[in-house]
Amino acid sequence: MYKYTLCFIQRCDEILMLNRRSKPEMGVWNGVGGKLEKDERPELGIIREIAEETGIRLEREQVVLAGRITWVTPTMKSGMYVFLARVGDDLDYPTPRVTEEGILDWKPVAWILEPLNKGISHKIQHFLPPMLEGAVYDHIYDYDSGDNDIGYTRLPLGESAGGPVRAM
Ligand SMILES: Nc1nc2c([nH]c(=O)n2[C@H]2C[C@H](O)[C@@H](COP(=O)(O)OP(=O)(O)OP(=O)(O)O)O2)c(=O)[nH]1
Repeated sequence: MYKYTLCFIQRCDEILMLNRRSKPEMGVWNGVGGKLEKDERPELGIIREIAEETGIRLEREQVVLAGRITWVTPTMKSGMYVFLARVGDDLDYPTPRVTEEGILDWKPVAWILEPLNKGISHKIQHFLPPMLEGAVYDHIYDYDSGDNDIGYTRLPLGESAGGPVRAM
């Protein structure tokens, strides 16, 4: 059900963003990531995707699970694991750079979260702030058959008790 991964690679107050040249999420800035291979563990899948899409080779301990995004429609449930990777400011990775996937560029966190910014992937401005504060949730977005937002719930990841926390 959770077939995708997404990672925000943070260097000081900037995040390495990808403007994808193909669907899904074409033409908007998003983290890097991709589809998990069969039986691949999410932490290994995201390290592979980061290497493929950016050339940056990260260690397991640099990549931290920051939550999960779940999309629920009347006919399907799907989602992605979201990771944060904090890298040192000594990481020499000049941008912008054009790759097969699109354009990579370091973007200030403040720019990403700027309320009027329309160039950012859907929902990032909603789920990224708690992640940056270290709050690890399953963020569950509900859609109706016409793809309209109809609800949001978040559950602490890894906690079985407590029930859903309504947060919007
Ligand atoms: N499928 C899907 N992916 C999404 C959505 N929102 C979002 O941020 N993503 C992310 C998850 C992945 O990082 C990326 C899509 O992954 P993909 O597997 O289709 O693209 P890819 O070409 O990088 O994959 P791959 O062939 O390299 O494995 O976009 C969405 O609504 N649907």
